[in-house]
This record gives sequence, C-alpha cells and structure tokens, in this order.
Amino acid sequence: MTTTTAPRTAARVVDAVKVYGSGDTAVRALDGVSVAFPAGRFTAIMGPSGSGKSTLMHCAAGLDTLTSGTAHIGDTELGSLDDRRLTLLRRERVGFVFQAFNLVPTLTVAENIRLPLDLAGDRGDPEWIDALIDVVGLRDRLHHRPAQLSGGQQQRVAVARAFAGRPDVVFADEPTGNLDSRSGEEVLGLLGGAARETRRTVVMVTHDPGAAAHADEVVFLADGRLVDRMTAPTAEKVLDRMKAFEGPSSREAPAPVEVPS
Ligand SMILES: Nc1ncnc2c1ncn2[C@@H]1O[C@H](COP(=O)(O)OP(=O)(O)OP(=O)(O)O)[C@@H](O)[C@H]1O
Repeated sequence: MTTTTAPRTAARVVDAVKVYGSGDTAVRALDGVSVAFPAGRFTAIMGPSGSGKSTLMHCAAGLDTLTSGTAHIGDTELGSLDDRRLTLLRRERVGFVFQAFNLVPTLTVAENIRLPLDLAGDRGDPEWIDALIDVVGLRDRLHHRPAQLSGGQQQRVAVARAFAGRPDVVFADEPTGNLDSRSGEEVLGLLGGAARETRRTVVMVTHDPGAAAHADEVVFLADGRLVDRMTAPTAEKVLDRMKAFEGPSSREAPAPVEVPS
C-alpha cells in the first residue's frame, strides 16, 4: 500500500490580523492572512512598501504578536508560549538574517557563527558547522573580525550563524538591502543553496524582484492581504506581477485569494 504525506509545514500563520495603534490612527498591517511555508523550501514574501511584509515575518517568527489569528512554528502555536518559552523557541528553532548583518564587532567570524549556540550552552554539531563554513566560503576568514570583512562577507557570516543551530526555519528580512548587486547575488545564492543542501526552510522578505527570483516560490502581499503565489519565479515574471500593484492607489490590487495552508 502506498501512502502519501503532505509536505510538512515549517511555519504558518492562520487568519493573521495585526493592528498597530487604535482609534483614528489604527493601521491594519495584516488583514486576515493565512499562509504556510513548506519545509525545505525557500519562499520570498513580496509586495509594495507598507503592504505588511515585515509585519508578517516578525509575527511568523515570534518577534511580534498578532492582534488575532495564530502563528505556528512546526506544530507549536506561538501564542500558547510564555516569554521564556518563546525566547527558547526562537533561539533553538529559528534563525535570523537582517539587512544590517548584526554581527558582534569584538568577536571573530568563528565566534560570531557559534554565538547562538554558545548563548544556549549548546556544543552544536561540529561537522555541520564545519560544512557550513565551506558553504559560505569563509574558511580563510575565521579569525577575522567583522570590520575586516566586506559587506558581502559579513552577510555570509550572518547566513552561517542563522543556520548554525540547525533551525526549522530561517527568516531573512531584506538580506541584500545593504549590499551591491554582485555581493547580493552571492548571498542569495548561498541562502538558496544552504536551504536546498541542508533541507532547511528559508522565508525572505524582499522588495527586489531579482532577489525573489532566487526563491522556490513567491507570495505576494498587498494592503495586508495575501493576493497571489508564484512558483518557479523569474525576475521578469515577478516584476510583471508587481506592476499590477502600481497605480494611484494600492486599493486597486487584485482581490485576495484563498490559499490552502
Ligand atoms: N510599529 C508600528 N507602529 C505603527 N504602524 C506600523 C508599525 N510597524 C509597521 N506599521 C505600519 O504597518 C504597515 C505595514 O508595515 P510593514 O513594515 O509590515 O510593511 P512592509 O511591506 O514591510 O514595508 P516596507 O517594504 O516599506 O518595509 C505600514 O502601514 C506601516 O506604516
């Protein structure tokens, strides 16, 4: 007998609503988003400025809380955790890459990569970390400090650090925003390569169609709603899709679609 199993979901939000402020100044940054990020895949979140991309990422990663709806990492619903457990979950099961690299200037490359593990008092898996150092091409820079590296090299350290603890999911927020296009391409290639080679899940926020084209799938937000998904993206296809959001008002964006979680 053959059994088929649905692809595992690394992270998801269900009916996610996020309202900042209250009364006349309230902003509905997420307006009922349900989206699942399948395990082992590289997904990009795209949309116009202010469409809710960063809010979605922060709520899905447990860096911020939803006004209503639920966010899950694997089978764990984040709203059910107290602050201590949420901190532990972020430390043990989630990796982060930010636009600003966020490396510790006084630590070497090797120490920065190991930092999340050292903070958790975890030896980690030395073979895994050794392999990661080769994936990001930093073997000859291990004893350098961040200031001695180019921006692209610093972001490669941040990528290795994000994967060091074998997280269920790595969230990347505009990881190429501070890089020139060649370094950006390298970092995106690494993120995609690391996701595929290590079968980890990557969720990346970007406003750059060229960056989104490195992903396996792109999800599009407009006005706090999920409006489309695209598999096998190319920069041209993503750009074409984004053009539909342009115009005098983003309210002209297409109606939201029901996307199975
Ligand atoms: N802390 C906050 N307080 C009040 N409003 C906020 C806050 N953070 C975000 N917003 C608002 O929520 C909406 C969505 O913001 P968000 O940063 O998620 O969008 P984005 O798609 O990531 O934008 P960008 O591409 O410009 O970074 C925007 O209208 C923004 O002004």
